[in-house]
Amino acid sequence: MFVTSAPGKVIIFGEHSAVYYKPAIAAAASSLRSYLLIETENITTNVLQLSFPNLKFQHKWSIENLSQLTDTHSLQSKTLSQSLLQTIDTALLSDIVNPLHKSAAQCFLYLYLSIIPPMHRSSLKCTLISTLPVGAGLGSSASVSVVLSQAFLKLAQCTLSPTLINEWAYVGEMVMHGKPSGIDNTIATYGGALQFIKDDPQNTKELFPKKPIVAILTYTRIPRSTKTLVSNVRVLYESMPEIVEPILDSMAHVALKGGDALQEAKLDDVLQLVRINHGLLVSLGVSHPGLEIIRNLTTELQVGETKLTGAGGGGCALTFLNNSASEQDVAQFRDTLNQRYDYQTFETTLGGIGCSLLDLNQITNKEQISAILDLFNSQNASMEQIDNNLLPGGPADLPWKI
Ligand SMILES: Nc1ncnc2c1ncn2[C@@H]1O[C@H](COP(=O)(O)OP(=O)(O)O)[C@@H](O)[C@H]1O
Ligand SMILES: C[C@@](O)(CCOP(=O)(O)O)CC(=O)O
Ligand SMILES: [Mg+2]
Repeated sequence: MFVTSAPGKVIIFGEHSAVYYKPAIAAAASSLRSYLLIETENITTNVLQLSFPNLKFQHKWSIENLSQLTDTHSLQSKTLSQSLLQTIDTALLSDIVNPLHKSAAQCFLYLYLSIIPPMHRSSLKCTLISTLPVGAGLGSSASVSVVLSQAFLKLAQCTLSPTLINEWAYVGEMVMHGKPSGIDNTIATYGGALQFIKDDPQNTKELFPKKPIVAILTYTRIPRSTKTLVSNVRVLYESMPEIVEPILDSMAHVALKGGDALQEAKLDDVLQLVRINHGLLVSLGVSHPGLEIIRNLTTELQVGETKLTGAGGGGCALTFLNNSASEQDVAQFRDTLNQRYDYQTFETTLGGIGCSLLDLNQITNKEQISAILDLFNSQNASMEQIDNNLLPGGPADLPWKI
């Protein structure tokens, strides 16, 4: 039995422009994570079981059926095979109608069938719990792709390396989104803070901010689809390239300057650039009145600057506080968002631990193991319970391998 874990991410500068090969800055939201429990013993034989309690979704497939369907596996091929995707859809997922269930199961089966060769396919139960809001712009899909890739590579007896995990997680992201930039899976794998350029590892580099980056994340609970928003921007780009290209170039300058400002802890510059980046995103049509509420309240209470983060259209906003924001101001800001609008706010330190692995056989304390298993078996474990019992570097002090 083992658990894999990976964080969500916050794009600080350059969402959407990242898809067009422009530099972007992102950091791990390392306390908001997905955790995948892998059980291979004392479970139903010759069955692959999936349990995603956050989505209230469970499913089972006979391993024999799966192997008949795809008797060859494509461990070498880290590109998206439309024919495998089609086979999965028609033969294994035709009974699933909920779109969230469908995309999660597609990603799960695609990675399972591609990574684990038939000789290593035996009875398996996979249970995934997460403290990340689903579909909110904090990279839950990438975090899920990373924990699945890491676990399946281990079951396939591959030597685990961050490069390999990240490559497969990108395939998982392609299953969910088509052609993403790859920034989310890269952060979920490596953790920390990065300046990222799509398909350009030479110019993707780690950032070392002088001061820890503390920010407030606000989840509007407004659902949206990354895939749709990215494709709306594509349509705009293709219809007015002479206008959209300079906006994307401007976002690239914002990201490069913003990365430097974060490293040098130049808060005034960071705040200006957050405001500019949000304005550019508004011009691309990816904001939402519910996000503007947060931005307007930040201005009204003069606590700092806010931008949308992730694909926008709902989901989450990121707020950096200015030095003059008092504790009362910040409390008023958060209380108003929580109480008047039913938004959820988190104070988060950005950066920290990327993907990690916990071998439950190494834990000798039986009570600790049963507390961990209870979290996966419960349908509604709270964020606090998960953090207390599982968070890498958290109070339970577990032997996570990074
Ligand atoms: N806790 C979870 N359990 C199972 N699947 C999840 C979970 N969280 C996210 N997902 C998958 O990720 C998808 C959301 O991804 P996406 O729209 O890109 O939003 P995000 O900004 O959170 O990455 C969901 O439809 C689901 O397939
Ligand atoms: C809009 C985009 O820049 C980020 C999307 O992030 P999320 O799925 O909303 O967490 C797309 C991408 O980088 O592939
Ligand atoms: Mg995503």
